[in-house]
Amino acid sequence: MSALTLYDKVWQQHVVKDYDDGTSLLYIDRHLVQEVSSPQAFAGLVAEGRNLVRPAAHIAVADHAVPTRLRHLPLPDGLASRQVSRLEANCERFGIHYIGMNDNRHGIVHVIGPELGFTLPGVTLVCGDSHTSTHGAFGAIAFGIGASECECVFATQTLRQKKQKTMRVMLNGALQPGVAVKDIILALIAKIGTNGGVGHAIEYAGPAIATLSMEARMTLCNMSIEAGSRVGMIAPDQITLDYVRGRKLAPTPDMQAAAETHWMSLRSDADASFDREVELDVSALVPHVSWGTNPGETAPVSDRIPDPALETDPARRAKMERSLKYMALAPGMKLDEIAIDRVFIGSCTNGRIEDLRLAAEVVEGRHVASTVAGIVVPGSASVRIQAEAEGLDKIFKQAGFEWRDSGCSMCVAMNDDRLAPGERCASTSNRNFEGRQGQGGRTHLMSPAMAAAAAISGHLVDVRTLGKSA
Ligand SMILES: CC(C)[C@H](C(=O)O)[C@@H](O)C(=O)O
Ligand code: SF4
Repeated sequence: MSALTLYDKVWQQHVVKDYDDGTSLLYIDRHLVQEVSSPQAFAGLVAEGRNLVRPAAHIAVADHAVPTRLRHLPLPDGLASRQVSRLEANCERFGIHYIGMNDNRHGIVHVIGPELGFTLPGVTLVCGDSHTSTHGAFGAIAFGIGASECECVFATQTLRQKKQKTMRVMLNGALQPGVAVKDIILALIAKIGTNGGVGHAIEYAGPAIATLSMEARMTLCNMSIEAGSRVGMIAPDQITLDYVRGRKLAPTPDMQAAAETHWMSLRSDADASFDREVELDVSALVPHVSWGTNPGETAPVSDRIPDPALETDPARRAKMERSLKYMALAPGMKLDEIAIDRVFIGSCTNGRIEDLRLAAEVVEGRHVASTVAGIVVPGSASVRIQAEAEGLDKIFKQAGFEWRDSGCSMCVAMNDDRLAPGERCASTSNRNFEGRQGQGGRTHLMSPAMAAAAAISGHLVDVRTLGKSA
């Protein structure tokens, strides 16, 4: 038998049937459901008089539309409130486990799946949400799907899919202090482009991976979709097993040894070949920030805004010009002199406990600049509770940040937290297209430590040069 990649192995273990046209019917183990992408799928079930084949394979939570403060009050009437109540009603009707916004297990789908042990190595996991690639950090095949596919999973627990090509991103070296995994993924997207991963399932491998926590691995896999790849995976190792063990929905002690033996077999064979190989030495990386309107328009914070006139490809040049116009930036400007108005620390990319610890470390004993308003939004209630137990909330509040309840918040303009037109934000989220954080809003993507440093300085800055607090 020929050598297999991690993706091949998990794929093969889930194929129900291969078709002549090159597609396969895949068994889907798990499905996360949120309020934005599910209404149409539920409506389809109702219209066809169908039911769920395996209700326990789905967990639902409202994360995009929920407010992140004053949650004890009824939601004001409007789209957000309708989305949340519709999800509740649909879950009730179809017998799906629903986690309410005031529940201690609430949070962004991609944060709570792993926390609950719902996300496990070697499973197939889907959600009507593009950042489902996050869960690949566990060695799962996890990808975002559309509403009609959600309906299909509800009704059949399968999906007809075309197998992706494979791409290995070899991460060599080790990160320097002050440089984060977010800088790896931003630098990678700057290198391969936002279409660089299209049609490919990425496997992140190499010595740098072994040093990364599960939280950091999730940040990496989360942004695979920003490189165009629906799937990002990392082979399970001891760090994975330690993270999963004991979680609420993880295998019970009597099944644990068998599960762990299986999970540890999920790795690419030494002689497996990939359709594409990319290499990045992370030792040489410095903190990055985005300057444009896609995550590939990113540069080291010590750089200057690039000059479109020097770009030889006309399409790229036009895109850069448009980005700079929207962002109100000029070629040659120093990135670390760009003043900001808002800071958002949160999202399914960087709203986990480690992210908040890294940001708090920068913030401790300092104060947010008088020109800046900052919010810290834990990715889940469990992250919030843990952070509060560690006193991180106090550090943020004393520094002048607002401390919020869990949700997608200012990552996406689908709730009350959004930028006003013209406002510029240092954000730990994953998307920076026009209007993403609010109509006319301008987003600079960066790591939690970098966003914290920007909040303190009032402008983009290399966190490593911030100096010691007074
Ligand atoms: C609203 C949702 C379907 C969307 C996604 O697919 O990713 C959102 O989460 C996003 O990050 O843009
Ligand atoms: S936090 Fe942002 S990227 Fe993640 S699911 Fe919510 S809106 Fe999408």
